[in-house]
Amino acid sequence: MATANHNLSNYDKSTLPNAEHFRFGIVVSEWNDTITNGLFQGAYDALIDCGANEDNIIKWNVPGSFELIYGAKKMIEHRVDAVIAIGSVIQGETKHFDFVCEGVTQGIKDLNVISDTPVIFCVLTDNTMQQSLDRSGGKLGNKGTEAAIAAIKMAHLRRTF
Ligand SMILES: Nc1c(NC[C@H](O)[C@H](O)[C@H](O)CO)[nH]c(=O)[nH]c1=O
Ligand SMILES: CC(=O)[C@@H](O)COP(=O)(O)O
Repeated sequence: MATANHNLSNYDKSTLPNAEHFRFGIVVSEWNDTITNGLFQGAYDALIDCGANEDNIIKWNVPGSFELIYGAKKMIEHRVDAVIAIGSVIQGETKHFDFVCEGVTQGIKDLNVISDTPVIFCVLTDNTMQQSLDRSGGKLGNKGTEAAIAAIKMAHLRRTF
């Protein structure tokens, strides 16, 4: 398994663009907020560590991961260089998991196609709460950190080309 016992969230900021002049929007789902708050903290801490100014980080909450699509669309209108969409979808008893995951995946993909602002997909789609805990600041790192690094790289690409 790709992530078995590997923390994939380490980064070398000397290899990254400085984020001091970038504006970031972070849209956070309130479903499974223990997980999404951990993802947000990882993302926020990484952005600050890489030079971002706290005044240039806008955070909005939305009810669930499906609302990340609309929230990110509205965030794009606030002149940010990149948006990070943070959610945690955990399998329940029914197929609702499949539809939420597919819907938010396709919706965020569509925003990357139709808008000029990169939207980073930071939505955990896990079978269990433990899998989510492991990936939001646990033994397998923090996908929020990884999303922040992706946001910095894409913000730089957007400004450069
Ligand atoms: N079950 C989870 C949901 N479900 C709610 C949807 O995201 C959406 O808010 C609702 O269908 C109304 O449009 N959302 C999550 O983020 N995580 C879940 O595990
Ligand atoms: C991903 C979901 O919407 C899921 O948590 C809802 O649970 P259930 O499928 O048992 O209704």
